[in-house]
Amino acid sequence: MSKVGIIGLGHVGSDIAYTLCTKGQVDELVLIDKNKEKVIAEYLELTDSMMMTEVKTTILLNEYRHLNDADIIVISVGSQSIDNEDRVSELNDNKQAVKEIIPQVVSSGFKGIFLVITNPCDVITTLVHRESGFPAYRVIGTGTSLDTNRMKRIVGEKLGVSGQSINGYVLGEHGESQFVAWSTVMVGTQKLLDVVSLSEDELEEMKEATRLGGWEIHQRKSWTSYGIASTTSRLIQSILKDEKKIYPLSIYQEKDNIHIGYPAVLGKRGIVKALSLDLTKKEDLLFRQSVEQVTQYLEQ
Ligand SMILES: NC(=O)c1ccc[n+]([C@@H]2O[C@H](COP(=O)([O-])OP(=O)(O)OC[C@H]3O[C@@H](n4cnc5c(N)ncnc54)[C@H](O)[C@@H]3O)[C@@H](O)[C@H]2O)c1
Repeated sequence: MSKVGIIGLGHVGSDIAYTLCTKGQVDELVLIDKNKEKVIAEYLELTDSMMMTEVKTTILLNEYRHLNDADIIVISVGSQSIDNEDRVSELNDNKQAVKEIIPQVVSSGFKGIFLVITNPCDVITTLVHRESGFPAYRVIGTGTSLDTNRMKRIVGEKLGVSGQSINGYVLGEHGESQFVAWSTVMVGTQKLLDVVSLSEDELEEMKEATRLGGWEIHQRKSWTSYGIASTTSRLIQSILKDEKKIYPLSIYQEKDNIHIGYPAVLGKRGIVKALSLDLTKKEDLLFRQSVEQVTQYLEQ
């Protein structure tokens, strides 16, 4: 029996709900949003769509008490104030949302895993961790997982190889200070930097295309949701099925007392362990700068 809650049923939350229902990934889904009409609308749409699916999901609506025995809660609330390419513009509204939501979740008796999408993702994940008092391994942000998928697509397109055969990580903040750790990027089983001769300019161009990937979509349709919905669906599967796959996620860095994007093994427990990457000096420095950036936002 698997149960997932989604708090925040806007573009992102509703696409995740649809993905989970069409794939039959969960037995029960709890949908919560402060916009009650939206929750009813999504419930009706999802139940209509399930008339044509082989798999059935039971949907429960808008009461925090239903989260009591959930395995995972996805936090995808948003402030609809994303009017520029900086995800931090949502910070104040979403900080407030965390203060409203998390005590209600904790009071429900929830003992599962928080999966945070809400931006600025690393800051909000850190705040969910602090507000909930949960152990760090049970508070996870989607972090740079989507950025990493974008990087794989972009590198794959450049090389004429499927992005699914590219491995490696975008690290740091899911935001402006993120960077591609080129030393980790592999084409099949070979290091990208060993097999292809790429200039600094070409690497910088791909890094920028990755960083601005969400904005490219956002400025054309005002939101992004499919990429994060399929990423979240994969992460949920990794937790529910205890797959122990490795993803770059917003995870707790004890040294800095914040959550930020770094690869980790994901399973039923939540974060099983973080990897220990052998980064270059330049990458280490970029990571430190990103940590400082997130810390600064937290102090605002
Ligand atoms: N981490 C990522 O990779 C990634 C990718 C895409 C979007 N996002 C972020 O996901 C969030 C959601 O995006 P969206 O496009 O779905 O936004 P949206 O504005 O369409 O939806 C947000 C929903 O949250 C609800 N909400 C707000 N405060 C709430 C509260 N206190 N309690 C319950 N519900 C509340 C709103 O009513 C609304 O339905 C944003 O912060 C966005 O920046 C993150």
